[in-house]
Amino acid sequence: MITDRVLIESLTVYTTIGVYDWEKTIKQKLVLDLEIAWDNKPAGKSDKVEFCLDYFVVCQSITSFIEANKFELIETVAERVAELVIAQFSVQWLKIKVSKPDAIANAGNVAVLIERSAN
Ligand SMILES: Nc1nc2c(c(=O)[nH]1)N=C([C@H](O)[C@@H](O)CO)CN2
Repeated sequence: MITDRVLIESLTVYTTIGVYDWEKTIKQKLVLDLEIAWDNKPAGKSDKVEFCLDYFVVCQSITSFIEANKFELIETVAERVAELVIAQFSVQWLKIKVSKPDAIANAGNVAVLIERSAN
């Protein structure tokens, strides 16, 4: 079992997201936090980028995917991003929080949190 993690915090992306008609013509802010299981020892021992989970590439991939698509629910964003990261980077397990911080005027934040495994 992998106990090491790569963390991505407060990844901010603007996209078309929402259930209501008025939301389908604008872009809104989503903020993602990811906890990704990855054995960091080979990278740490060798100092070679090819052994690490490159958070730069992961962030680019997630951002491009979300920006290029439209969604109704933040649950869908979480599920699709989990599928993408597991498939594209051979990840065994991850946890993703997707926040829509401007959705509710009198709430500091709303979010969903999911954990998914490769199998
Ligand atoms: N669990 C969820 N509830 C709601 C969502 C959502 O994505 N997940 N979305 C909306 C609307 O789009 C809302 O953000 C508009 O303020 C309502 N409930």
